[in-house]
Amino acid sequence: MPAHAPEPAAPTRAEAEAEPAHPLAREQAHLTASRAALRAMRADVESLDIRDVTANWVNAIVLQGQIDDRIKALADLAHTPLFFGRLDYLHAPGAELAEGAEGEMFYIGRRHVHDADGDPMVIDWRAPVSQPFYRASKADPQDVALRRRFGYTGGELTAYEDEHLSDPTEGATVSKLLQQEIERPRVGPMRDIVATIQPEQDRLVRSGLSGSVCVQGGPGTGKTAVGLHRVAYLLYAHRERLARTGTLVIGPNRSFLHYIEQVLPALGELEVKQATVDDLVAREGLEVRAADAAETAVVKGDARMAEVLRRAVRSHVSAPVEPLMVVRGSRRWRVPAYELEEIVSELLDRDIRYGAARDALPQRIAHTVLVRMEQAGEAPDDRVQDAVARNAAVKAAVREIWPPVEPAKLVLRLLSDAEFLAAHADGILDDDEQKLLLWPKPFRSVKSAKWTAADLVLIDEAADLVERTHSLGHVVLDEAQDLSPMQYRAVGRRCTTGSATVLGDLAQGTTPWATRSWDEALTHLGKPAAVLEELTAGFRVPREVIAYASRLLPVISPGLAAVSSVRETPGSLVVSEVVAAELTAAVVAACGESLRYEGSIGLIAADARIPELARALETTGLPYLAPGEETTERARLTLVPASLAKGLEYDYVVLDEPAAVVSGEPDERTGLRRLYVCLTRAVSGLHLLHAAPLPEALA
Ligand SMILES: Nc1ncnc2c1ncn2[C@@H]1O[C@H](COP(=O)(O)OP(=O)(O)OP(=O)(O)O)[C@@H](O)[C@H]1O
Repeated sequence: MPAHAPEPAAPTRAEAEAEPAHPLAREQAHLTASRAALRAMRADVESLDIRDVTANWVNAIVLQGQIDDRIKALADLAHTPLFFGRLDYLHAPGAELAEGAEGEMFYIGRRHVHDADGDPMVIDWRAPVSQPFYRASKADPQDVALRRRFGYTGGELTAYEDEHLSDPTEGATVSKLLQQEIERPRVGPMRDIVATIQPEQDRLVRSGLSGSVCVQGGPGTGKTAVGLHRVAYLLYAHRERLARTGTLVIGPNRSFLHYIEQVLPALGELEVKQATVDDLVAREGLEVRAADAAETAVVKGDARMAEVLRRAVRSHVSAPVEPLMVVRGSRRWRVPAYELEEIVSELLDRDIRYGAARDALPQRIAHTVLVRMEQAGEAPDDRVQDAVARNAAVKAAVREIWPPVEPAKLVLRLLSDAEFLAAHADGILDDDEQKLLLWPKPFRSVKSAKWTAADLVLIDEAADLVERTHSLGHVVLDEAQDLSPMQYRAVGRRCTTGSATVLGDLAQGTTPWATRSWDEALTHLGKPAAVLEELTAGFRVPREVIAYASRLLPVISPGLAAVSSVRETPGSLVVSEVVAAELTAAVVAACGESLRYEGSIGLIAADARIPELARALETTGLPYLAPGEETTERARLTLVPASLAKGLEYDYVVLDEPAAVVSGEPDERTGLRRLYVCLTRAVSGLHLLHAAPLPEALA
């Protein structure tokens, strides 16, 4: 693949301008023209006068909001290339594929741009005609004669790289622009990969909305990137449907969400919500004010809790013992207890939500009364049935038979009342498990209880038993390996009528309830038919570093394949042993050293080591950020507690005392998994410093 810059073949800007026939100059001219076209599109929208078309001010506000969004979406961002690729087809693609575009040459970019005649100048990367840009290969050229990738320097088009896919004499090569793009120093939040999505990633990005997908992939294989681009793709392909039903990206914590929050807006998608699982199950008035011991959290997160809760909710229904007497005018209608019982057991058998059944009960009873009236020769209509359903005696009977259930109160009782718990956990949880659940000292009220994160998940489950949870059109679940079965259920009920993209790495599971198998996880999620895919090419971590980290795999996740890095960066791994008394100073010095390079630096250390390192950085006068805070040219060093490192990345990582990272976790396997996460955050270099012996697998 001939790369046309910064090789000598590329003309200088002056040369290119003097000789417009040079391909680079022609491409630059197309960029200039496309930018002008985009500005014109924006000016068109800005000049819209809605006074004539809207009948009332509510419509006007809605319409103006849409126009403002459109203007925002049409902004020409100076540092985001308007197009990054070109495809020359051998034949003009079919009308359906080209979506109105004529001709055989297409510029591929972040968004669609057309000229004054409506002819496309840039095609959206998500359009069908763009797909071969990501998928075509020498083996399968997909009717593409030329694929051209563009390189930019500070918003200027400065290079291009060609592949003549249909030319059998040209050999396949690795893209330098891809390599450069990955190694471009990281400043600021996570960025999109729209110019360089790889074929195996593209297949996931463009897989249909109806099916759910689960992606197992080692560190840096692009799972998060794939998930976010998939959302952008689905919004493009199913805009109206998803606008109605909604999409949601779920991540492990705030700093992670903050890190990824700019990716979708950069792709023109401003509406996608982000949340942690804790956010999903948050309830007004209930705060998380305590943490569970690991063994308690494991029981609370166990899927068997769902059955305990189901039984507990349904236990509120009591068998009617008294007949019901309904007085209407001068007549009295009697419904015997056995008939009420039939209605109740029929509703229970139908297994509808507790609340829905409760709402249906008065009408069922009223219907029975109506039948009696008809048998007595009356001709009651629907209004009579409604009136009977609202009759005081009927209401009283319903309260008695099918009382309202308040989810938080129900869980409060399960965790405080040993007898109540035993009655519903019998045959499901053993005595020890029940003991783990019970509060040592029961709380009196929902308000005063010290709820934990796992308790709120239980309350969420109970709430869903009472009333169906609203389901979205698509949910992306990142770092999914860390969820408990009950958390999977909480996520699953938010996409019962939609689909899910589940992303994770079993080797990075660091919770005591981390999932052991994707099949299990998907079953809890309610998507057992989801397709399981694997990503194995690593983009973040250089070969030397990933090979070192992968020595832990046989211990932490036997059978899982190591990531094969696409990047050879000699000298990217440095391991230094120092004496204990000098560790902190050496680590701070290593940070200073790394700051000599461009890009972001992460100092990752066991949570317990953070205060000491923070003091040392302050004493040395090295300013530092907290994870999730945006790096800038001036503040490039982030001090990262090991517990928050997951999902993040830095150009250079200084890793403090691996043994402390391992011993910071409740057991060795979790500790080594945490270490594996920390070892795999670096893009260009990892400097590991230790005073204590390294874990055996790394020594
Ligand atoms: N096709 C690609 N082109 C350029 N960069 C890529 C590509 N795929 C992934 N990357 C980059 O590799 C890095 C890792 O990607 P990402 O964070 O999505 O990986 P991950 O699998 O979610 O990792 P982890 O398991 O550590 O969370 C990111 O900087 C991402 O932009």
